[in-house]
Amino acid sequence: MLELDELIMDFGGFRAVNGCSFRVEKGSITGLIGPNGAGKTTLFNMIAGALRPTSGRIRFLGEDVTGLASHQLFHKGLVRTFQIPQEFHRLTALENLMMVPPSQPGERLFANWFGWGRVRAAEGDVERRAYETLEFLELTHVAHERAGNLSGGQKKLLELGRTMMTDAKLVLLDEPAAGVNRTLLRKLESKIEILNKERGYTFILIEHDMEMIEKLCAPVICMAEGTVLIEGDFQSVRCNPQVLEAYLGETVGDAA
Ligand SMILES: Nc1ncnc2c1ncn2[C@@H]1O[C@H](COP(=O)(O)OP(=O)(O)OP(=O)(O)O)[C@@H](O)[C@H]1O
Repeated sequence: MLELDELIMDFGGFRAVNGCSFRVEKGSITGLIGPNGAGKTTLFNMIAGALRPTSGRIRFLGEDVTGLASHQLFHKGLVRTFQIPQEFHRLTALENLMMVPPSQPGERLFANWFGWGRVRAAEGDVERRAYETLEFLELTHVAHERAGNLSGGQKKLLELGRTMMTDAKLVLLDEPAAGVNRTLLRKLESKIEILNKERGYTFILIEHDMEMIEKLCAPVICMAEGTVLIEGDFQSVRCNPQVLEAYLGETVGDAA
């Protein structure tokens, strides 16, 4: 589904990503781990079109998408969520979902041709889909609550919900577990699993929470100093001496 070929990202004289290559298979939940500063977010920014790589190629569904902007990738089904949820604070949870633009650029144009009756019907469809999404995420009780008042975990679920309002094929999740309490974390994990297994979403997940990585991800890719150290199943990555050295015995060592 996604192929990265020798991606490099320089910030001035500093090389944050240094020749990164890997493939993401359709239907997988690929975990991207690595110590702070390894280059994971920078890599996400390149894949999602927020940063143009200094060099290297990105192919998505067989098409060279290197350097395409985020909105162009969004319309192709590549969607990214953020470490810090980017909800509209003053809008309700429901409105936040309804704000997500349609996946296909033609949809709006067609809606205009249909006339007002059809536009209203289309809006009704969006509202129905938003309610279904809230129900799936077990957030119906906060549908009319301002998003700014939701808990950290509810905001993460809402962020996931916004990807469900599109016809996303590949979803990039940036630290979904950060700031989420244990109960909501289990819920978030189960929703990601259902979206993957039953609805066919492919995920790449940056995460420092090794429990979540172990539970959800195969394969796991470990980055350090801007490059891929190792790729494999969680156990083999966890026990790899280079990985343990990269973490200096912190997170992965503790999880092991
Ligand atoms: N816009 C930028 N300008 C200069 N340096 C940057 C920029 N963005 C990131 N970096 C540097 O690139 C390196 C990789 O950062 P990045 O945020 O990609 O790492 P990360 O693996 O996501 O870390 P973390 O797990 O802490 O989020 C870091 O040394 C960071 O300081």
